[in-house]
Parts: sequence; structure tokens; C-alpha cells
Amino acid sequence: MHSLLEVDRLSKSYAGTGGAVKAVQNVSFIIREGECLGLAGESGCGKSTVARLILALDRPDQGDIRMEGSSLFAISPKELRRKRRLIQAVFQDPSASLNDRLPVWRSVMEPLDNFPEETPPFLSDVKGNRRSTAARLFEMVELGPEYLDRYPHELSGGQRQRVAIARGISLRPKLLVCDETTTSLDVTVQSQVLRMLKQLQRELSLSFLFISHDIAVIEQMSDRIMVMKDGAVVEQFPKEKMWDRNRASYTRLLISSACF
Ligand SMILES: Nc1ncnc2c1ncn2[C@@H]1O[C@H](COP(=O)(O)OP(=O)(O)OP(=O)(O)O)[C@@H](O)[C@H]1O
Repeated sequence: MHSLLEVDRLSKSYAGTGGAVKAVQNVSFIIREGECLGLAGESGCGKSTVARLILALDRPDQGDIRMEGSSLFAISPKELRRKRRLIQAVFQDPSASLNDRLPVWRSVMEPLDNFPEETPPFLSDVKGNRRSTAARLFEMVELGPEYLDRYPHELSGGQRQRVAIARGISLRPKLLVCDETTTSLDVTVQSQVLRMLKQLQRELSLSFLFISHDIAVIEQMSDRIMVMKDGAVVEQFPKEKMWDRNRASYTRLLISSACF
């Protein structure tokens, strides 16, 4: 597998009341094409900061991020726009990407409205008809057309998250950053959404950066696992090595407090 994303010695601090907070310190990892890298660690360890840096929602103090070999900090604005399309995200709170005042199908169409030239092949036969395009995307996240005209508050948490995922895949990204995507859902809905994400990963050859404080969910989804603590990487290992006796004591602590 080729590497899709390379993160090299990334650091980011924020000004805090008691001095600078080192949110991310010297973090390096790669994500290969079609692979799911799980990022585990307790609240405040820097997981979302890593996500924000990759999504270019924030700028690192140091370090580099390369997508398909090109540094995101050394390319032209035009090329950056193209690369950014290849990385999409689904957050814990879907309201970050859904407009309360619009029927959900309109929010789903927003990325395609911004990048009309980027219609992916699985939407080519409905191109030109925005509503049919949205309906196709809904179908891919297992939502019927009866949900198209609902407003976000008229959907369940799981349905809202499916809509956010439909929006996330609409431009056929290569990498989907899932930051606590299923954390707020009850266990049954969570397992349905996780199964659907796995299916989408196969169908669209997606890579995932799958972020969760719950290492049991991470284990279910990932090919490889990276554990963070206090802004730094504790260790990285293939999923099947999670139960090895030589795992770091912090990783073992996360495992022992999870429900498998
Ligand atoms: N904009 C900001 N300003 C100041 N401090 C911040 C900012 N964003 C994050 N931090 C701090 O950086 C550290 C890492 O935060 P981050 O949100 O990345 O952790 P996390 O592992 O994603 O936690 P959670 O799972 O609770 O979201 C925390 O100490 C947090 O308080």
C-alpha cells in the first residue's frame, strides 16, 4: 500500500491562562491508501488538534503534512484547494456541518456546489439534478428519500450523523477524518454506523483517521492503532498486536478501562 498522508514531527501549542499548552508535540505518523489508522487517547491528549491540523483548520508551529507526497505548506493555493478536497471530516457534533435553517439535503449538496467540477463517478449519472444527487448520497448512507426535506432537528442523532457522513463522502475524498463520530450515539446505533462506515471504506477505497477515546471502537475499525498521551505519541502498532504483553503501560490502562 502507498502512503497517502505523511505527518512529520508536528507540534502545536496554544496560549493558556497558566502558560502555553503543548497540545501536540513532535507527532509523526503515516496513513496508507485504503487503511484505517485509529487514534486513541483520553480527553485532552491532543487528538482533535491533530485532526484540525490535518484539515488545515489550524496551522502547526512546527512540522510538515504531506498528502500524496506534496507538503500542504509548500504548494500553490490552487493545488492546496485540490488537496483539501481529498481530506474530509465527520465530527462528533454533526451540527458543525449541517445548517439548522436548511433542509438537510441542501447541506449535503454544499461541498459539490463549491466544487462542481469534482463530481465523483458514482454520481455522474445524476449530475445536473441536485436533488437526485442528494438522494443518491442518502442511499449510500442508508437513508431513504423521505429524509431529504427534513431539518436537522427533525432527525435522530444517528440519522444526523449519517447525513454528515453523506456530505463527507460527496466529493469522494481519499481520507475521511472521523473525530469521535459515533461517541454520542447509543451502542446499537453506534454499531450500525460503524458497520456502514466500514462498507463505505471498501466501496470507495477510503482511508480513515479514526479518532476515539474508546479503544474498543478503535480496535473494531482500525488496521493500525496510534495511542497519544499529553500531546505525544505513546506507541503505534498493528491492530492484531493490541493484546501483546509488551504494550506500553498506558495502552494497557486504556484497554483495561474499555468495554470489549
Ligand atoms: N484553541 C485552543 N486554545 C487553547 N487550548 C486549546 C485549544 N484547543 C485545544 N487546546 C488544548 O490542547 C489540549 C489538546 O486538546 P484536544 O482538543 O486536541 O484534545 P482531545 O484529545 O481531542 O480531547 P477531547 O477528546 O476531549 O476532544 C487540551 O489541553 C486543550 O485544552
